[in-house]
Amino acid sequence: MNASQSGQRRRVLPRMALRQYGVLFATYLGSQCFSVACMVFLLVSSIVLELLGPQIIRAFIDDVQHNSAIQSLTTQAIFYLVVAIGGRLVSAGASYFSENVGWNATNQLRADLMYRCLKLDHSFHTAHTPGELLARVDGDVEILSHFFSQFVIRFLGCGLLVVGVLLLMARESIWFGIVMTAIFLLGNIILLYIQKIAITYYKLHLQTQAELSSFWGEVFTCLEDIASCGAVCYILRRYFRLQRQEDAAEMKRTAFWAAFEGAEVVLEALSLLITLILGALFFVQGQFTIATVVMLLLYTGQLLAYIYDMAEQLSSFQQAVASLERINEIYHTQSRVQDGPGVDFPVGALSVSFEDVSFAYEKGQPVLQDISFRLAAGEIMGLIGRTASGKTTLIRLLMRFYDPTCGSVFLGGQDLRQARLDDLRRRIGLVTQDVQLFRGTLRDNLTLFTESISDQRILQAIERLGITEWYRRLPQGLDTALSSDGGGLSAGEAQLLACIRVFLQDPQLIILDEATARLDPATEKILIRATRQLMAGRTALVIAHRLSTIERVDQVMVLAEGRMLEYAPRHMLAKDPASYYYKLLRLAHSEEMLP
Ligand SMILES: Nc1ncnc2c1ncn2[C@@H]1O[C@H](COP(=O)(O)OP(=O)(O)OP(=O)(O)O)[C@@H](O)[C@H]1O
Repeated sequence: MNASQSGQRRRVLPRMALRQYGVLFATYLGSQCFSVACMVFLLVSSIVLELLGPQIIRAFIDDVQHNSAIQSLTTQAIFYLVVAIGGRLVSAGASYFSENVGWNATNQLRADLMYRCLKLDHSFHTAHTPGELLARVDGDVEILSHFFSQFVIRFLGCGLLVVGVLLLMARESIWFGIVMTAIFLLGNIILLYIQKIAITYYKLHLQTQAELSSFWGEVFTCLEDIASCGAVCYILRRYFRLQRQEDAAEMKRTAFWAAFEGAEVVLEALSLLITLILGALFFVQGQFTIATVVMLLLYTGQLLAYIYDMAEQLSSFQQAVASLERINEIYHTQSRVQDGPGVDFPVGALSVSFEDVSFAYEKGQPVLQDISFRLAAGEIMGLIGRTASGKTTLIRLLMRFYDPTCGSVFLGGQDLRQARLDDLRRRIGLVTQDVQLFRGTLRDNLTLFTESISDQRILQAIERLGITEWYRRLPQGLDTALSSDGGGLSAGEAQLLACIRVFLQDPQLIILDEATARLDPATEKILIRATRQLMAGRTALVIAHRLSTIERVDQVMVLAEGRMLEYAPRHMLAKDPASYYYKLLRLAHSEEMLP
């Protein structure tokens, strides 16, 4: 995807209302009142101590000029030392509390976002790529943690200090105060202007870097395909193009940051020069002592340091606002599929029925139309149909990943809209060809990290599924290490693992989605045996392209372009020459015949 395409796809996020900022801050900072109060107290104390430093130095120099006693000078020097060290310690304390507040707030926010993402329906996840969500839950929250912990301390701290310094300067001479305020404002405006341009290039550079990273991500996930298709030259050409883009963006970014730093140096020199000239003028007029000029020079130095810091903090503030707006979108997105009040499902196998169900992902493009059928509790249904006929969509409605556009779906006689989602999904076990594995042991992958499931229960499940022989061949049994990309397991073994997983879940309805599509005959045999055991005593729905997969089912449904062509007991369809199933059975290449 090139930059322009990504730009076109970028959505404009709604601006956050002030009230929404309030809600976020109250939610995540409200619970840390004590830490926030400590942070503010320490912050103000450190500012007072910092402002006190130059005053002590002035008093010290004045006393030296007036030949004060060595004892009083020593006391002042020690006092300065105590104030300087105390200021640092108090400031470190304020930073400690602000870091704590920041991390607590963002960890809580990250957990909440994660939970909301998991609860959002499939349409949200189709519209947002995993990379995008990762960037929000991790990247944006990271930026916010910096904002929570640093912005308050540095920006508000700087703001208070600047006001303090300018007031103390104005106390010496109102004109000096006015001139330094003007320099401060002008310097800030110029630096912010240059920074605004520099940030544009900074973002461009980040974007080119992100494109390069996502390109490497793509390449590393399909190394075998690249080598087998002879696409190495194409990959290199694409890499060089992206790298050139990144270099160009980096050059511009560096040039503008150099301009920014240059402006800082000029501003520094000008401010010190003006302080010296004004100081000299007021000294000649007898308004300032040498000590006062030294003190004002020290304050000017502080003022400059704060200007740079504030400019830096303002840019992180802009980033934080952008992150907050992106996070806010997830925060306030309501799942289209909401929990119902809750129902009492019957015990044992559950019946399934669809009543006049139609569904469309996009308005006006129906994927399922007028589907009505009833599968009795404990029966097995085979679902066949060509690619894109709507089989997976039907399952998604049954799992309530989506709600039908019209009509209703019932499980155990209960309308799915009335059920609580967790309760519903707990009762359905799904085995697909793409089994998701997690980095961990075989045990972790079977129990999904639920420690309350004992090894004994797992081994019983393995025995009940009739796959003990397969299990014995695993090098370290339940401690066999697995990686998230399925390393160490074949596709068939991964499906066996999914069967055990579902068996341990003990659901009342089983869904097998083309579970034996890619297996060698030996593994297929083991898997078929395991799935039969899995389905025993439960209602089951089996999706298959191959008729052998559904040889033993009770009912057969044939789907074509989202419509139900036939639904009847398998033995009846197998005997009816007018049925599609009958014709399919008589054709060697059934796939070509699927309606
Ligand atoms: N998340 C989605 N958003 C929009 N359209 C979708 C989505 N998922 C599937 N579709 C479309 O819905 C139609 C039915 O897809 P579905 O996956 O249900 O078919 P299928 O019969 O399971 O196909 P296959 O056998 O290839 O898995 C297809 O045209 C597909 O492009």
